[in-house]
Amino acid sequence: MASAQDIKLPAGALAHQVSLSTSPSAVLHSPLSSFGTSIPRAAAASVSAKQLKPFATEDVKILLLENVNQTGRDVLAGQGYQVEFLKTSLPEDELIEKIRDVHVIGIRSKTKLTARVLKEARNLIVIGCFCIGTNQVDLKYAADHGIAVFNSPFSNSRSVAELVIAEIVVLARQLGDRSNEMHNGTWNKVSNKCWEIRGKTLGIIGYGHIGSQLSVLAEAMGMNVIYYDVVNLMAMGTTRQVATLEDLLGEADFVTCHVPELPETENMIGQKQFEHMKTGSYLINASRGSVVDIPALVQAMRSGKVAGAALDVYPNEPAGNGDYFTNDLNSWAADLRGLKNIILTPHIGGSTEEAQSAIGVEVSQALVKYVNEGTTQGAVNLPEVALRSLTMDQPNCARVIYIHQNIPGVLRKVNEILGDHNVDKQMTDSRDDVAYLMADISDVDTVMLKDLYERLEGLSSRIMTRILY
Ligand SMILES: NC(=O)c1ccc[n+]([C@@H]2O[C@H](COP(=O)([O-])OP(=O)(O)OC[C@H]3O[C@@H](n4cnc5c(N)ncnc54)[C@H](O)[C@@H]3O)[C@@H](O)[C@H]2O)c1
Ligand SMILES: O=C(O)CC[C@@H](O)C(=O)O
Repeated sequence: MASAQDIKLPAGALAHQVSLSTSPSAVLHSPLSSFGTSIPRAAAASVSAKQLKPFATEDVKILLLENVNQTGRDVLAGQGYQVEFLKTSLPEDELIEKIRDVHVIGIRSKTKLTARVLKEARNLIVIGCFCIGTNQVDLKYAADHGIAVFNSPFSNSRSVAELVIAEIVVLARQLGDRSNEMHNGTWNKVSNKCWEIRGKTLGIIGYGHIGSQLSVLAEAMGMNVIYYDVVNLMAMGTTRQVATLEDLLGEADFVTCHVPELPETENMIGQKQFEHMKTGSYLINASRGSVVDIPALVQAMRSGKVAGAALDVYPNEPAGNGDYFTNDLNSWAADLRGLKNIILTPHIGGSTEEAQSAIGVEVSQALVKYVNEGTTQGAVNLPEVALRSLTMDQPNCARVIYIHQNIPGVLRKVNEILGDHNVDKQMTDSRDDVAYLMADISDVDTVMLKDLYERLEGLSSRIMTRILY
C-alpha cells in the first residue's frame, strides 16, 4: 500500500478538467511542512486533522482583486498558496486573461463575473466575494459548472447600519450643505427645515441583517421604526412590520433601502413610489444602485417632495479610485451633484477597518476549507455539505467530491463505483439543478484512486470530480 505522500495521479487529475495541463503537479501529497509555523486560525483549530490537499499547496493559484484586506491575504498566503493581489478591479478583457490561470478568485462588488468571463475560467473551482452582495457573480452559471461561491453574510452589516444612522442626522440637519458653505467661506446659520430625529419615523425596506441592526440603533435614538419585507420577520424592540411598500412610504419620514439586487428590486423606488412618500421626507440608499430610479429621485428633489437623500451606490461604479463620478459614468451624475442636501458617498457602507478585517478572515477561511477539504458550508450557490476531517491515523484515506447534475439515478451509479471501496462516511445534498456528494473512502492506493477518478469522470451526470487526500 502506498502512503499518502507517494500516491501519484496523472497531471490535472484533481482539477476539474482532466485535460488541464496547467495543473501544477502530478504529485498529490499532504505537505504538512508547507504550513510552516504561522498556521492560520482555521487550520490551527484542528491540529490532529489530516490536511487534505487538492495538489501541492504552493501550486494553488489565487487572484485577489479590489484591495482585499491584508487579513485575508495572510490566511491564504499562510497556506502556501500563490497569491496575486491587485488593488483595483480589472476590465473584462484583462480579467479573462488572468482568470484562465487561477483556481481561486477573490473579489468585492466591482468585478463582474459573468457567464462570458467564467466560461474562460477553466481551472476555477471557487469564488470568494469579500463582501455581502453576490449580484456581481452569475451564481447559476457558476453552480452549473461546479464553481462554489462564498461571501461574508454579515461582517459589514454594523458598519452600514452606523453609516445610515449618521446620514439620517446629517440629512435632518442639512449638515452637508452647511459644511460645504463653510468650506467656501460662507457663514449660513439657519434652523428652517432642520429637525431632530427623535420621534420621527424610519421606514426600512428589507429587514435583513442590516435593516434589523439599523432598527435597533434607530430606536435607541428615539425614532419610531417600521419596516417592509417580502418575508414575515420578527420585529426587534418595538418596531412594526407593515403590509405593503406603499404603507411604509406613506408613513415614514426617512425611507432607507436594504434589499439585495434582484429583478424584483430593480427601480423599486421610482416616480410612483416618490408620489407615495410624505412631502419633505428623505431617501437613503446603501443597498445597490439598481434599486432607486435616479432621474426620478432628481425630479422628486427638485419638486421639494423629497427634502434630502443619501446615496452610497450607483448603477455604474468605477473600477478604482479617481475623478470618475461624471456623466461619462452615469448620465445624471451632474444633476445629482447640483442638488441641495444630498450626500453622495463612493460605496463605502462596509468600508471600515473592523468590517474589512473580519471579512478578510471569514471569506479566506471558507476558501481554504473548500480548497483543502471540499466543505461547502456557507456557499451561496451550492448545497451545503461537510464531513468531519480525516485524521492523521487514517493515512490511506481519500475524500471524493463529485459535483453532478441533480437527475434521477446518479447516486446509484456513483455508489456502484464507490461500492468497490470501503466508504467510511458519505454525505450528499442538492440545490436546484446541482448535487454535491462527498465521501471518505479508506484503504485506497494509487491505482484505485486513478480508476475511481476516471470512472466518476466518465458518468454523463458529472460536473466536476475532485479527489483530496
Ligand atoms: N453599501 C454597502 O457598502 C453595502 C454593504 C453591505 C451590503 N450592501 C447591500 O445591502 C443589501 C442588504 O444587505 P443585508 O445583509 O441586510 O441582506 P439580507 O439578505 O440580510 O436582507 C435583505 C432583506 O431584503 C428582503 N427582500 C428581498 N427582496 C425584497 C423585496 N422585493 N421587497 C422587500 N424586501 C425584500 C429579504 O427578505 C431580506 O430580509 C445587500 O444585498 C447588499 O447589496 C451594501
Ligand atoms: O466592499 C465592497 O466592495 C462591497 C460592499 C457591500 O456592497 C457588500 O455587498 O458587502
